[in-house]
Amino acid sequence: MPTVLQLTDVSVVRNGSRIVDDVSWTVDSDERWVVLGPNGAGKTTVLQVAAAQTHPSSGGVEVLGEDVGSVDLFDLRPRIGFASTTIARRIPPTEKVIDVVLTAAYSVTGRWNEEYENVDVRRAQRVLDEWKLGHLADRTFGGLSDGEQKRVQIARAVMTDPELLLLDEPAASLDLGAREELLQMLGGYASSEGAPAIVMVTHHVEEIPRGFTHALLLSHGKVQAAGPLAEVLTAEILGETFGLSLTVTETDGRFAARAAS
Ligand SMILES: Nc1ncnc2c1ncn2[C@@H]1O[C@H](COP(=O)(O)OP(=O)(O)OP(=O)(O)O)[C@@H](O)[C@H]1O
Repeated sequence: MPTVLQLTDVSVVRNGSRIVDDVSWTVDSDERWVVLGPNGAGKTTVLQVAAAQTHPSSGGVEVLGEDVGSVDLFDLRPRIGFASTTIARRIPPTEKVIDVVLTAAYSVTGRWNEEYENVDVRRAQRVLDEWKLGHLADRTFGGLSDGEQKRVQIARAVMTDPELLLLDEPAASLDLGAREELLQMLGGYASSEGAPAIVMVTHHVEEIPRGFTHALLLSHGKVQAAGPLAEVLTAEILGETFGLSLTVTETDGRFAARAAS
């Protein structure tokens, strides 16, 4: 399978701190990764490097076969779907839901006077339908529930039919029902034919959708472990990563962790 993301000895230094420390990591096109680790571990920074939004202080980054240091980022970025709260904050609350998704085709947030092709409008509507948002197309983004807003962000990220989909904490702040609905949809999407490679950052093993295949565990900017879920999500490795003694269970493709008694 072709490699879609390759980080080689990547470090990111901010204000003298090495917040990502010598990370090497490879994602192939048929893999769906979850990135786990405690607060401040460097998960979001690694995702921003993968999204070609942040340049590393040292090391090499190849995304979709392109060297991020030398490729034209305006050509590369539309091939990457990226959903994060930072992007969501840029969306005007008064923006219509259909436009939030549609503007992804033009790599902007906030519709101005652009003329959109009918084919893009039809695709945006189809993507909204796929994420069970079709009935909300004419509502404003700011008027949606948290769960609906999260799904709109993902719909926006997949609008350009990306070859790599990056999701930063898509289930954060959702209630149980909204979380489970989102995880079910993400799991279905991850397992569907033609799905792109996916990397999802989360704090909780309970938020790993079915259909995900691999995990990258980070702690203090360093890789603690990387590999297939069954090999990496053990009580020992997760416990080391989070710095406490844990019990980890897996039931029917879903994981759960709690402090060991
Ligand atoms: N511009 C910056 N200057 C200094 N420190 C920074 C900067 N940006 C991020 N950091 C620090 O780098 C560390 C890693 O941040 P990052 O957001 O990547 O971690 P994270 O694992 O996603 O954290 P969380 O789980 O809390 O969202 C944090 O300690 C953060 O405070």
